[in-house]
Amino acid sequence: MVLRWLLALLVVLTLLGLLANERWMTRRVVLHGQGPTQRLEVVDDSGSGGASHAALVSAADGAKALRCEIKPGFDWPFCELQFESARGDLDLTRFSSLRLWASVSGPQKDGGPAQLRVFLRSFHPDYPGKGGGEDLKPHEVIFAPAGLAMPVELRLSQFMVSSWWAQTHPLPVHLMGPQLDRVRAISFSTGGQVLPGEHVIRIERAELIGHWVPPETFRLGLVGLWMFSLLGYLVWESWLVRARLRRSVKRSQALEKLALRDPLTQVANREGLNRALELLMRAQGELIFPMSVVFVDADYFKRINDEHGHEVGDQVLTLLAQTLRANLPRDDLVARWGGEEFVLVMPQTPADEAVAVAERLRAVLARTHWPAGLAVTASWGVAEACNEAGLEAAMREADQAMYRAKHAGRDRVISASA
Ligand SMILES: Nc1nc2c(ncn2[C@@H]2O[C@H](COP(=O)(O)OP(=O)(O)OP(=O)(O)O)[C@@H](O)[C@H]2O)c(=O)[nH]1
Repeated sequence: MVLRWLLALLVVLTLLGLLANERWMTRRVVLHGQGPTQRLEVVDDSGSGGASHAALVSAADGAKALRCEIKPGFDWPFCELQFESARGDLDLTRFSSLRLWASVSGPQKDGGPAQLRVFLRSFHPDYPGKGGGEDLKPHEVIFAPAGLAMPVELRLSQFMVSSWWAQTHPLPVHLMGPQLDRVRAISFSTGGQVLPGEHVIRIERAELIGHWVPPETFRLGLVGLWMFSLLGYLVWESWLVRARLRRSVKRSQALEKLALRDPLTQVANREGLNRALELLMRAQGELIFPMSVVFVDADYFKRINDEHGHEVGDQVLTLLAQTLRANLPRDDLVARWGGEEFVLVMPQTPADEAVAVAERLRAVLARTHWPAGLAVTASWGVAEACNEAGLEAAMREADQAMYRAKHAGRDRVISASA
């Protein structure tokens, strides 16, 4: 559920981010050509051999208009309105487009609509030349504004280095392409097909549009965010699965322990004894033989229950089990076979040694302080198994020997082989 919410949040954040990056996280510089930051220049071909004359016409609405009288007799007549930064070169790589509200008029050679040439002139100390304005590398776009919906959005990637300039300014390969990191002037110029006569260039508004974070970088960042989120999710999920697995293993181990142990006496039950024997066999194989089995049954236990109550009976059983456990070597197994009957399994122990152990235990019981001042004894039956196949028979024989001990008067150890 949480994951679904996080996913939805990530989707919403991505969409909002894309929208914000497109709409609001933008930078904008208006080309107004005045104040302490910008200058506006009027340029015509009179400086390069022509006779055209350009003049700035003030417009009440803040638009900049250039009236230009193109004169005949010069090969490349032009007039232009040039915006310059008064605070050093502009880094236009931080912008993506030039938004323009413009109109032009004037007679053209082909009789078509008047064209506007837009130049981005950039500086580099390695550009060849005499160090004059003509040594700025021009990047140009030419179009006819008439009939276009304003504003026109000119993407800066559309600006190409003017071929006429490239021909007269041979450059090293690394400087040949567009370079917009040091733009010194942005010019709006008459087209290349002008006829003599009056031409007007009117720039109502021009603005450079950029993004705080370039859209490609922003999208790359979003892809990275998704990748990291996905990676985080995978790590989190695998951790979760492992934790769940650990918990369930612990739980099943705890359940298994419960299932293999007698809850009253805390020694193994029959199932626990079988499992322990399996493990012993697996670990040591035939080395555990000869193995002795001892059946131990408390004497007259019913009487204890009847005379002192079930609770005392429980206490006696618990103490009996604990006494057996505490007085056996570590590898020997103790299990409650049922009721007041217990089984001892002694690996690598022949029957005569098991009888000796049983006798020792019998003596321990005699010394034990039992609840309600009772004197508790038990009957013991011992049998030996030489190999795995003989184990079941040994169990049976030990049980029978224990019954023989009962019939012989209880509180004694009897070996099946005796
Ligand atoms: N308090 C208590 N009594 C139990 C438990 N399990 C079995 N018993 C009792 O143990 C008694 C066993 O009685 P019997 O099988 O007649 O054997 P006994 O009285 O010990 O006589 P012998 O075995 O012949 O010496 C029965 O009364 C059972 O109710 C237990 O968990 N707690």
